Amino acid sequence: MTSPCFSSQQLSAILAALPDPVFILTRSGRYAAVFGGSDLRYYHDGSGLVGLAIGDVLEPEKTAFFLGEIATALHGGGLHIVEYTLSGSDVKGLKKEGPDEPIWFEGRVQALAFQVDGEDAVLWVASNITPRHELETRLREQSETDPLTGLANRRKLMTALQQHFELFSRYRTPATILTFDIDHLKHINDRHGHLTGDRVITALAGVCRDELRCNDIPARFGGDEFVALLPQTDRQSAGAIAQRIRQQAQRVFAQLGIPGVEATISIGLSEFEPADTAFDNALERADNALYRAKEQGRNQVVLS
Ligand SMILES: Nc1nc2c(ncn2[C@@H]2O[C@H](COP(=O)(O)OP(=O)(O)OP(=O)(O)O)[C@@H](O)[C@H]2O)c(=O)[nH]1
Repeated sequence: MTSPCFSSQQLSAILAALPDPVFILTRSGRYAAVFGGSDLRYYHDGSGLVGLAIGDVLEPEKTAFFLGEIATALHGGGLHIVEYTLSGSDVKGLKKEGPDEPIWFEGRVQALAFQVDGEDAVLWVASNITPRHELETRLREQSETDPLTGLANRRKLMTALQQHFELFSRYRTPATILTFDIDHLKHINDRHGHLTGDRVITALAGVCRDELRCNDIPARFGGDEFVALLPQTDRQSAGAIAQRIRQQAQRVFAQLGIPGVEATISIGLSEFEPADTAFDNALERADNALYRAKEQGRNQVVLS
């Protein structure tokens, strides 16, 4: 079957009907042409950009980004794919109609085999991938979050431990690990039910949020065991923080008003050391310190 022969009028109509906007951009960042993307639920009307340069309508940092991506696509010659975010208000002079929220785009950028107005040029298809991007973000957050407490889960903590151990190995940036565990949670569960045990676990997560800094990473490691990574913190400062968490946990647990129960936590503390070959070494020391805190009577902090 031979392909149909379109008139130039029909070809123009096809280009105008392209669902996603397509830009012809020159190496210097000039909008040579804009086609398609006319559905204002997904895109702003970009037809007013033709003849302007990216630097005329975007701030310098974003301009540098787009020029860099155009150069990469021209250099590679093949299809170059890039993700970025842009809102209508980022682009000077765009008409108001169109989405209000920032849009996540997938740019599919292809070098053209001919020059446009004496310059190398690319064809840039900008697809609105906001719903997909939001879903991916939500799924990633869910996969890294403990559902009961909303804290980081073991998986996220492991990634953070690895990253901070690499920083320590390279630059000796200190970091401390606290492992803590609710004392006699089994007794609380047995006596008052699992939901009451859950309230104690959730209350401890609240203490972590209140007492730790925003760049600390508290995580529920499993069951009633929590681990917190304290970057840029030496053993001495971490010891004081651990005592504060222990005391505050005791106060907050008492406020839960569980009859006949005086809940507490035990804490083990360790820091990365030059002889460590992996973060597991420090984690194991913190675990051993926690074990000693339990053995010595609970409701205390033990430094490894
Ligand atoms: N309510 C509740 N209990 C949990 C959860 N996960 C684990 N547990 C219980 O927590 C208890 C933890 O027991 P252990 O750490 O061995 O001992 P413990 O009773 O806390 O006593 P310690 O020696 O002081 O640690 C077990 O009974 C678990 O069933 C949870 O998500 N919710």
